[in-house]
Amino acid sequence: MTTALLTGTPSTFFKGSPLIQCITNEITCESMANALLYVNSKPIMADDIREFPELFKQIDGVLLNLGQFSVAREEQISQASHYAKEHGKPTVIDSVGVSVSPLRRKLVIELLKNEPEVVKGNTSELRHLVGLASLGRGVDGHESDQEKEALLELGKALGQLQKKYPKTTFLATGKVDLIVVEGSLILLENGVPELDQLTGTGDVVGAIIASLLAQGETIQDSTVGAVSYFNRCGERAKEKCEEPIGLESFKYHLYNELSTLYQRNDWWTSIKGVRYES
Ligand SMILES: Nc1ncnc2c1ncn2[C@@H]1O[C@H](COP(=O)(O)OP(=O)(O)O)[C@@H](O)[C@H]1O
Ligand SMILES: Cc1ncsc1CCOP(=O)(O)O
Ligand SMILES: [Mg+2]
Repeated sequence: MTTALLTGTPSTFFKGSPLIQCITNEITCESMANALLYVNSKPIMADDIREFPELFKQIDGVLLNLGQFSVAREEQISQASHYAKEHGKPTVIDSVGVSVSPLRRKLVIELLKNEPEVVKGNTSELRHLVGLASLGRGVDGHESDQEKEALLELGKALGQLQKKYPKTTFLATGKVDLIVVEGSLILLENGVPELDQLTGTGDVVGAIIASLLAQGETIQDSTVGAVSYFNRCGERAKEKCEEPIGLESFKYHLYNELSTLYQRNDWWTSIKGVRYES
């Protein structure tokens, strides 16, 4: 199973020390910076566009998160996407809250023209992005959008979108995570429901994808690797909690796992998922 899901050598994941430029939201910014440090990466959250010409020569990967939208943030994200393209830096777009207003969807569609490696969001966000009915509220996904039929409908729609933007991989997160990569579909099944109850879990997954891309892993390995690593950390964190599970304890164990699990040379053996060829 894992040979089909990960094509490279997972023992090398998280062993580089890439510098990741993140333009993100104030709510989860610190969690994201810590999560990157915990997986051996270096975060920088630099959002003054006057620095971009110099900065983008130095960084290894880019994470652009739409969580807190503003006139200034829109300009920062657009400029960052432009410089990432110019300097060939792998880029992840997190379409957080894309259904909040048409402004966010318009920006994501515009950013697709710069061929980002990955566009992600929770399942409800990606349903909205492709024009399907979505029950997401604010930045949170809805369980109904994650049911099997809704997920397959989304997989088909993302497959169509990928025909227009073939260089971009799409990731929809939730109970089951869906990846559309090079016309093929991957479903991943690790994780625990508590991950949906902490803010910033999707944001952190986006940053870890950027980190793996920046270390030279393929788009498929970076996406599968980041989601599955994070979700395995969630599973192990839950095992360490007493019932009933206090979410602060869960969070404590989750971030401890993030900083330690990759050091074990077998973390990937418990990845659950399947890849359907196109
Ligand atoms: N019900 C669930 N069961 C297992 N894993 C989940 C569940 N909900 C979310 N996750 C995992 O938590 C992470 C964040 O996903 P999600 O909550 O969809 O993103 P966001 O925080 O952007 O809304 C992903 O790795 C996803 O697989
Ligand atoms: C609560 C909130 N509001 C704007 S961004 C944000 C955090 C979203 O984090 P995630 O996408 O990981 O749920
Ligand atoms: Mg999100």
